[in-house]
Amino acid sequence: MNVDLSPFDAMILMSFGGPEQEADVLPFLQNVTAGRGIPDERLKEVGEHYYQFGGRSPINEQNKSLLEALRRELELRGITTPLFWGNRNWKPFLTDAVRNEHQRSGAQKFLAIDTSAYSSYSSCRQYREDFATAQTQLFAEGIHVEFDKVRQYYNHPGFAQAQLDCVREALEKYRSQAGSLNPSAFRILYVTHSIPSAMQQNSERHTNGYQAQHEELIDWIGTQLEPVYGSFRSELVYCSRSGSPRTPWLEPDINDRLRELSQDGVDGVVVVPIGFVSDHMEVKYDLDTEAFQTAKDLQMNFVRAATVGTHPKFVSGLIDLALERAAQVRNSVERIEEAVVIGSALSSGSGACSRNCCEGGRKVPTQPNWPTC
Ligand SMILES: CC1=C(CCC(=O)O)c2cc3nc(cc4[nH]c(cc5[nH]c(cc1n2)c(C)c5CCC(=O)O)c(CCC(=O)O)c4C)C(CCC(=O)O)=C3C
Ligand SMILES: [Fe+2]
Repeated sequence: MNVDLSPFDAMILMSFGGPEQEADVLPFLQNVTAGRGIPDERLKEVGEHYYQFGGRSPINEQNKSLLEALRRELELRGITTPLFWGNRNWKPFLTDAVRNEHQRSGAQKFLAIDTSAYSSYSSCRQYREDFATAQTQLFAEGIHVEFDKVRQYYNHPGFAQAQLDCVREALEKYRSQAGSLNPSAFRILYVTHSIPSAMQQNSERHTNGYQAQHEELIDWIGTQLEPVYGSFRSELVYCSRSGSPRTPWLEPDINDRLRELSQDGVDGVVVVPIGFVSDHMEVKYDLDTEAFQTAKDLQMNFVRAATVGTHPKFVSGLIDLALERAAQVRNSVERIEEAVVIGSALSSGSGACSRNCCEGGRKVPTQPNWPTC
């Protein structure tokens, strides 16, 4: 098996970051929203979600577990490239983590595995902007580093298979809780983070786009379930809208949709947080707390599927993605055989995603800039 991660000297698990205690909540939210025009009202509201959980987001513990699982997988495969952890919005910050690793081992070329499966500014390009910022900051200190990252992996077999297992498990849980899986009275609601419609449009310029990527994976899961379960009605819905109410975002919101479905005679849902790789605050608050309550008020059954978390297929898929990226870079090609479960020509995309992906109006530097396209 190919276990060569060259030319990369080190790997980073790159994530969003979250507060650890009450005192972190405001500075964290300020980092997240710097210069983005999120109304104060919304910030106060989101702050409350964190305070309800003692000011502590679940995301950091989740990332620590993923880091450990990835390290075990590397060890199993005999890969000695070091792996560490850096965030966009909270400690350990990317720049600090990279500086440490550079000072420890002299590493210069870093490959990031990020915790976002789909294309959009927030989930892809912004990570590349973070790399450019870190590169500039460290350059000023006399440290030369370069970054790259794995492609968006919504259609990679590791992520897709792990996601499928989570849905199957939730269907079984629903069956035992509700007594049956009556297809006419029941829906699978796949949930992802809402984004502004403009961000959706930008995501479509160089990839098949945020929404279509979710839909492809949902269709694929449907075809996998069919032989055992027959066909279910499933839908993509959204959570965690923010921004000004006047700005259009992707809809419907899960709570609105639950109310409509209840009126149509649907008496239960399996909620699959397909847009989140682990139990983030959105999952704990927007789904397990808020949407759960909405369903309860409507007297609907509600089962929430697990997130992929540290599912072995997901973990091993992430290492496959890192190896795939290293092979592409060694061969100076943007697309060599990307393992996918869904066959659209536009589906795979480290190439499509590497330079211009998901850009909006602002011209902000990103890392890397492919010389070839
Ligand atoms: C697509 C997407 C993902 C999924 C991809 C990925 O995982 O990367 C994601 C993840 C996350 N978003 C998170 C938290 C927040 N996101 C915010 C704001 C926003 N998110 C957006 C999009 C996304 N966000 C957008 C378009 C905004 C508007 C402002 C802006 O353009 O930036 C705000 C500000 C307040 C608010 O507006 O809600 C907060 C606090 C956390 C941490 C949770 C925890 O602590 O467990 C995580 C993992
Ligand atoms: Fe977010």
